[in-house]
Amino acid sequence: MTAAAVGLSHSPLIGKNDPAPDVLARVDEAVEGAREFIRAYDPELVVLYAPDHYNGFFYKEMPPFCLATEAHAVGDFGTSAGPLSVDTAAARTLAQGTLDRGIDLTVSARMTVDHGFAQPLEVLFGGIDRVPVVPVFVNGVATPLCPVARIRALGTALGEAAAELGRRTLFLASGGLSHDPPVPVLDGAPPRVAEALVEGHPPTPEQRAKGEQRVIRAGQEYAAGTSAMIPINPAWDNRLLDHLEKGELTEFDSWTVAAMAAEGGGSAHEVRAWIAAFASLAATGPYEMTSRFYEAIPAWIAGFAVATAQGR
Ligand SMILES: O=C(O)CCC(=O)/C=C/C=C(\O)C(=O)O
Ligand SMILES: [Fe+2]
Repeated sequence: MTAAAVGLSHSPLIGKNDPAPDVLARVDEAVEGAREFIRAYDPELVVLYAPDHYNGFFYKEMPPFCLATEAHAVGDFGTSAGPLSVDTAAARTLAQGTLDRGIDLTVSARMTVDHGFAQPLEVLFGGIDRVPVVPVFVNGVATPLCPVARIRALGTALGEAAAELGRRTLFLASGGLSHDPPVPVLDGAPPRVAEALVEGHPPTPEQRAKGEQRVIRAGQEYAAGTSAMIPINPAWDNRLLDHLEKGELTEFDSWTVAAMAAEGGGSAHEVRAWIAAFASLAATGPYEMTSRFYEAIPAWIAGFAVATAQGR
């Protein structure tokens, strides 16, 4: 089997609080490059690693990661709502193969996902139902988080299992690099917010609109330099991309949750999706990073990256 990987940052603020046209043009060029890479590779299956932002997973039960045999998007921040085109048979096979390799994988037969999953499918494939996909939630927001080494182990096991399928498989990662958006935190939350984070009551349209407005305001403050949130950290982001490019994935085993949050912000843990995807690709054989784009985009609250890689 041949395999490939694409990493793509997501942001709920794309199209809502855009940076200057020259920045947008550079992002568009990088994204178009990723689309061309995918068209040329012509994947038969996409394994999509992505986080959730309290739309599908709540503290009532919060697994470190979870593979879906069926999934539905909520349609937040203007992304599509409805079913993802999950390849259920492949998902079940990959789940079993991952469990057989000693990873305590949670499996969902009806996963709820948000823009973290929907946006890369829309941006790269034109919709959430265009390509056979196996969605894999990777917790990148809700502490406590498992050691990064376990995410690498998940990616490795799943990559080995995918190799046995014998299909052209694209491992796709969705996540910002360093960034500190206003995602609620359970510790110290007022009772009403804490209850929502634990129980996961679906927000009313008014509540969702209010939350989305809060994120837009935060993006405006980030861009204006008036935000108290942790700034984007290009040096940290490029260190991560360097390790991915050189295949130095074991380096991540010593990265700690505390240091990642301090250097990259509360949502820097979304890079776990990238680490999982590149570990999956590495499990199929040596690889080469064929393109790499990075730009700090405060208006999107994102250390924004696009990268493509292919097995040699
Ligand atoms: O506060 C809310 O109601 C929603 C917050 C939210 O979903 C923010 C998401 C931000 C990202 O996905 C990101 O920057 O990666
Ligand atoms: Fe996110």
